[in-house]
Amino acid sequence: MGEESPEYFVGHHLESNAYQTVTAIDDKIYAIGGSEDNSNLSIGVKVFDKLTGTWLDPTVFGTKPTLSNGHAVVALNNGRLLILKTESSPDDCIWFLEVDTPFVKEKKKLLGADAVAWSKGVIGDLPKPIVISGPSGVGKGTLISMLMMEFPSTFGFSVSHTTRAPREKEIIGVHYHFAERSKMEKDILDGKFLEYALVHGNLYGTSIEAVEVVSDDRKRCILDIDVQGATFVRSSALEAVFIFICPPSDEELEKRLRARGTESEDQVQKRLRNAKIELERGKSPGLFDHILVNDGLEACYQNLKKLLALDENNNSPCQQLMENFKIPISHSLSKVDDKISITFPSGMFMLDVSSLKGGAPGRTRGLTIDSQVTAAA
Ligand SMILES: Nc1ncnc2c1ncn2[C@@H]1O[C@H](COP(=O)(O)OP(=O)(O)OP(=O)(O)O)[C@@H](O)[C@H]1O
Ligand SMILES: Nc1nc2c(ncn2[C@@H]2O[C@H](COP(=O)(O)O)[C@@H](O)[C@H]2O)c(=O)[nH]1
Repeated sequence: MGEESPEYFVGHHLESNAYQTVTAIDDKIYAIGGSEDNSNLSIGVKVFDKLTGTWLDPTVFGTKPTLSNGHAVVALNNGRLLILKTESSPDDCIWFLEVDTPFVKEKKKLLGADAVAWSKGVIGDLPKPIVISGPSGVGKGTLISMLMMEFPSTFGFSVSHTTRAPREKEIIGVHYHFAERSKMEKDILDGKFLEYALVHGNLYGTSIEAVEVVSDDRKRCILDIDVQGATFVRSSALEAVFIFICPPSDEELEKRLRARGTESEDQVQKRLRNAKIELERGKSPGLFDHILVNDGLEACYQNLKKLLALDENNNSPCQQLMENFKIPISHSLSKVDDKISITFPSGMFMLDVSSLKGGAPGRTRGLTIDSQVTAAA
């Protein structure tokens, strides 16, 4: 291990518990492959510190990639390693291991120990997720249901976790994942949540998985979260459109909350008190991109659709190439600046990593396939 490792190294068939690739960045060597915890479920990571001559067992954040029968690694110059899994499906072959990105640096600082984070790579740019906030009873859920009903294949709802009790008509896994407080607190500590907040006396949070599941379906993700959550997401790597829904008046908000009939009198009072704070915070400069008043429901819905259509950005040309993207075991790699060519007997792919966006704890987007030659020379 004392010698300088190559910038990238193409791995070979998996041998149980063996690390497949070693990649050096500065004073560290990253051994990637084998299985995490001998579980044979996900790719493992070990770090060798050249300065101390010791192996480190880093805390690993993010959803880990499942094992494949080989992979290649390319060190990028922004604290990430690009991992290309061979013989994997198009939506599972591109991964990033973040070793020194701002997210990982923050985690290392908090832990006082080594950390890395996985992030799945996504070709192209899905339209940005939509964060919808506003006081309880203003009509967020009603507007979101209307969108999902009219455009079922365009939008997907991020199903939050909450420690509050289910309401009569709420379905587990559809409206919320109802959780034990201790379990949810542990998952938060384990880095499984994009954001969380104490809202009206209960814990609510968006798991990274909730957002990823929607992205996996190539749908635009809608998050219904309170203003504290929106503030957190605004400062995270997740680029989103932030919409705040206001009631036409305090009296109308109270009327709607009572008419819904889902809350005890204590809860109604608490939610109305919190509404005042949320309405104040909702107007903080730079937090929300759009503010909509939900007076007439139909008019508000039409306005919501109009502003969502404005920033729609679907179907880049490389989406079709993505459907054929598969890396055979036998291939060669080369990297020139931000372009990585993957050549194999029947053709080649050229990946462009110059415009990466997002990253751990969510997906890494903005990767494009520049060209594809299908005929072998
Ligand atoms: N424009 C509107 N005019 C009258 N009633 C409305 C309007 N929009 C929604 N409502 C009604 O107001 C009640 C509260 O709406 P909804 O449950 O969608 O609010 P919410 O913002 O999602 O609340 P929470 O944050 O507590 O989940 C519902 O009974 C809904 O039918
Ligand atoms: N920060 C978060 N807030 C959330 C999340 N899911 C829902 N919420 C907000 O909670 C209140 C109350 O919801 P209710 O269903 O109990 O009426 C509402 O303002 C939601 O926007 C979340 O994951 N994170």
